[in-house]
Amino acid sequence: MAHTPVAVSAPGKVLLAGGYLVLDRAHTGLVFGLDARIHIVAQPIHTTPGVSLNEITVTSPQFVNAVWEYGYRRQSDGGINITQLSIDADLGLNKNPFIETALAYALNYIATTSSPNITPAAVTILADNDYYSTSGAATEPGSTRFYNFRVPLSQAHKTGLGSSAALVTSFTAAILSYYLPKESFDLSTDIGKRRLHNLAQAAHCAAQGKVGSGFDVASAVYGSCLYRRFSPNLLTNHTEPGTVGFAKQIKAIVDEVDGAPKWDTEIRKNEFKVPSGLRLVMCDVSCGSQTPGMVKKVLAWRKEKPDEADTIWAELQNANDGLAAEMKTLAESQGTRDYTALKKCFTRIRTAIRTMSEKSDVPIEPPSQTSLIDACEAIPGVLGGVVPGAGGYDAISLIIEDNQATVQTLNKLFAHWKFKGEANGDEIEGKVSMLRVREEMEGVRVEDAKVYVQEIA
Ligand SMILES: Nc1ncnc2c1ncn2[C@@H]1O[C@H](COP(=O)(O)OP(=O)(O)OP(=O)(O)O)[C@@H](O)[C@H]1O
Ligand SMILES: C[C@@](O)(CCOP(=O)(O)O)CC(=O)O
Repeated sequence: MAHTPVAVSAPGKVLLAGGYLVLDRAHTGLVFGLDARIHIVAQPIHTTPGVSLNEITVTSPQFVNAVWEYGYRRQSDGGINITQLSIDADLGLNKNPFIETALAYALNYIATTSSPNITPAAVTILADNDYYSTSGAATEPGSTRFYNFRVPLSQAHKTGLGSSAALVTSFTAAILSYYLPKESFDLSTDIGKRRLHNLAQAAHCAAQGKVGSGFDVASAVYGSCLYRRFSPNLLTNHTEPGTVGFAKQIKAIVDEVDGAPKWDTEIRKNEFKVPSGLRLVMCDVSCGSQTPGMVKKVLAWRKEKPDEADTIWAELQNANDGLAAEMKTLAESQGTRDYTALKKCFTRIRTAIRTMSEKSDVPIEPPSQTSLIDACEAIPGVLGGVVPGAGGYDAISLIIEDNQATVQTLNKLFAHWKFKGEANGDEIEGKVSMLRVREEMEGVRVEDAKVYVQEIA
């Protein structure tokens, strides 16, 4: 029996406060979901009568050569083995570890339900334009929404909005919703979201080859929130897809059954509020940093000088908590607004981040970012700015008054701003541009598959 088409989308992210701290369960991060989403549509493959396929095809039509075909086969232990098929023997395999891993994890999870009905399917990935810089991009005829970037994915310049986490989350949700009956998986319920979270975290960690803090997957599922990570050992003891017993293990981990531990992730949504009349702005700086190298160095310094690091960590956590509390107070207050306390929260966070940069000798808020954020903060209507996530030369995030005048003044500043960045030890000049994204409270959601008919034809 063929399944009905489904569509699901999940938001991108920015870690406004709590970079590095959030890697440790003793601390939390303030993560914004963004209105740039990754959309997944799953539908039946229409085959000629008599031809039988065991194939799931995944296409990302905004990029060149972005098609991945997988054959699937049931194993004797009840799990599912997937193999990538080569479309063109001369081209070799064009691997996409995030898609392949998310598919393997989702199908093995599905295989553990009674009478799973896995049939051939076509899956389409559509990313909102702001995930990538748009030079050379064009809108598809008939579509005003998704750009054709005209390059292979490997050449697309990412803007750091968490494409892989939004992709793995929406892809996993789409595959589960497509193949499982509502009684087994329903995205609109708390338990459905919890299981999606657990499965997407497991797949994302496996695909990236490390257990990170998971704030990106958490915000893709739950939207903007205060986040405390799960204990990393939840994900360090299972086997890999294709090995005997994997399906049962992943089922136990995700559903927290058969002796598997409970996930201790904390998602606090009611402590996270954006005051009306304010908004988040994201600015892309065209000189990227190497996040993994920075994380390693900061953690090595913390290990070497625990007392020095812990004092800064404690100050930063207090400052971050202060920012969340002040945003909530403003959101719940009535009458005229006074932003003095909010501005002080940003100053306090930035001071602690600069101390962390200096002590660890990692350019988390390097001097060129300090000048840029200072210039932004001098504009009326800008309430504060930070280097988000791991920091470095990548991006800045601002909280501003939500009006045209502030946005226009910022754009004028960026038009002439010459950013001094660094690449491989050399000084380079970069440009700053404002992305069109803003914050969004909602996480993963079911969409109407008919809306994407133009793009998936
Ligand atoms: N539109 C897409 N179609 C198919 N695969 C995609 C798409 N967007 C991202 N991916 C997958 O995600 C990978 C990028 O993940 P990576 O974690 O490096 O970036 P990111 O999540 O955007 O990074 P950051 O954490 O800096 O925001 C790509 O190499 C590809 O495998
Ligand atoms: C440094 C870290 O805390 C945040 C990295 O954030 P981003 O990838 O720069 O958005 C790492 C993590 O939380 O996994």
